[in-house]
Amino acid sequence: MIILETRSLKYTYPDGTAAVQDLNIEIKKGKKVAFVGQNGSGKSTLFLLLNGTLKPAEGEVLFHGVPIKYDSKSLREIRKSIGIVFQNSDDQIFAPTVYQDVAFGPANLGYSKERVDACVQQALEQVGLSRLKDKPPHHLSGGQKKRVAIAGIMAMEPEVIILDEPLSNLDPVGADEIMDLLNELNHFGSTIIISTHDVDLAYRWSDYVYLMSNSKLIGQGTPVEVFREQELLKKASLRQPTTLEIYHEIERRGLAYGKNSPKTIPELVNTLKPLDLMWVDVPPRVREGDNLNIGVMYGEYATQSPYEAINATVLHIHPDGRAIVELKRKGIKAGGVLLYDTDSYSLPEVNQILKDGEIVFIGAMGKKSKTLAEHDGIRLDVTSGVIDKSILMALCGKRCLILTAGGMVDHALKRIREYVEKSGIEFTVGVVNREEGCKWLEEADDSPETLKI
Ligand SMILES: Nc1ncnc2c1ncn2[C@@H]1O[C@H](COP(=O)(O)OP(=O)(O)OP(=O)(O)O)[C@@H](O)[C@H]1O
Repeated sequence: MIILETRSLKYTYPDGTAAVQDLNIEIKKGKKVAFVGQNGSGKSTLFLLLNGTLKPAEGEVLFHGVPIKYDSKSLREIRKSIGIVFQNSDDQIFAPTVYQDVAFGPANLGYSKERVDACVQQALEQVGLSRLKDKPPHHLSGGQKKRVAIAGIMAMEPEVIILDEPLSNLDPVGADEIMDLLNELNHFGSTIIISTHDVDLAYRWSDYVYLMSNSKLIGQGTPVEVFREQELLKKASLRQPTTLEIYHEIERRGLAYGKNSPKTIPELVNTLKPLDLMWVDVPPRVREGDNLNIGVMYGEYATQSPYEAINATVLHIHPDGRAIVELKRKGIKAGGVLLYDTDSYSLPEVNQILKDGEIVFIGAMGKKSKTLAEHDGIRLDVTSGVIDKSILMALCGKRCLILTAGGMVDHALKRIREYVEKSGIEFTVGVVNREEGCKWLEEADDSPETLKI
């Protein structure tokens, strides 16, 4: 379903600058969309047109198929449904305290005092600023101001959230946290639109990409479609995403396995061609054609964990008892990722899982889970890029625990499952504290004989 649409949209600033020309876009509900283009290509102007802040010179903007009207009542309705976080937070923040600033939107919508309070508390908690609620916003750092601006929009619970360069001014961990938050909002149904110069972010994060150059749209499609067009990227003064660049180098050297366009580091790792053939010692009862799971020894792990084995087929057995086996990536039984839903959190339970589950790597996603871990002295190995790092750890045979809550549990589960499906590399995935309690999903199936080499 199309939620936001423009038809032949055109805008010219009073000084004659044609900032947006003949722009036609269709944004589907519930999608994550990125507008990418060099400085001055018209992204911010377009965003201001999308929620009625600017009125087009020609063409129209449609929300749910209905053209936007520009009388003050209609505009108030539109701005409630389409929230914008500006590039420069100082353009957005003006109240004497952080709390009042975030409360401004919901109070203006006529919400009761209790509802305003609940919206503000929740938004501040999600962006990790509850403890600064009484501070004057102009005493905050650039990144903190950005979070206040985001909280102010989130508190109004808009259907569409537009963020102009959402990560400018944020440190890398803060940036990952904001992207986690946007993923969570998207998981619960919000359509998220961002502008960015960061091709790596647009490639990895978005469902759909629009490329802008000189006030016009010059390309659109899925990230894979858009970012493989070198000429188009050059025209927009952009470069290829790093993951794709590395992949093409691997491919050029004949080291790539299968044809794909990896988006994340685990996917990139998975494209490396495996060793195909190997000599191993086999016990007398093994026959040619048998399938074996061969335990792989890497360092300390090999002596401790029973989990990793590469599926192999015995091709030939030499009279001295050694055999040539063909290794297959499918069926690697690596480590596992356990997701702990901190909505029903108990420290003794977490400690028990850490002990019984042989967990060697712990991550947390979302402010709430990080704060809980910090408060209870749970050692966190990773707090940003948690899903990808856990997948990489699981691939090395480690068992990981991710503390997270709400929609991020499902988001993480989906990402990990997608990886398992796409790569054919199995590892166990589990969720604790959902209705079924603690459960390792997709637990190891009947494994053939396991050998150590
Ligand atoms: N208030 C204004 N008056 C006149 N021209 C403007 C105004 N604001 C922006 N422009 C011009 O409109 C064009 C599009 O600017 P816009 O800010 O929309 O681009 P952008 O893609 O968001 O750029 P950036 O990536 O640098 O934020 C530019 O040529 C810019 O100089």
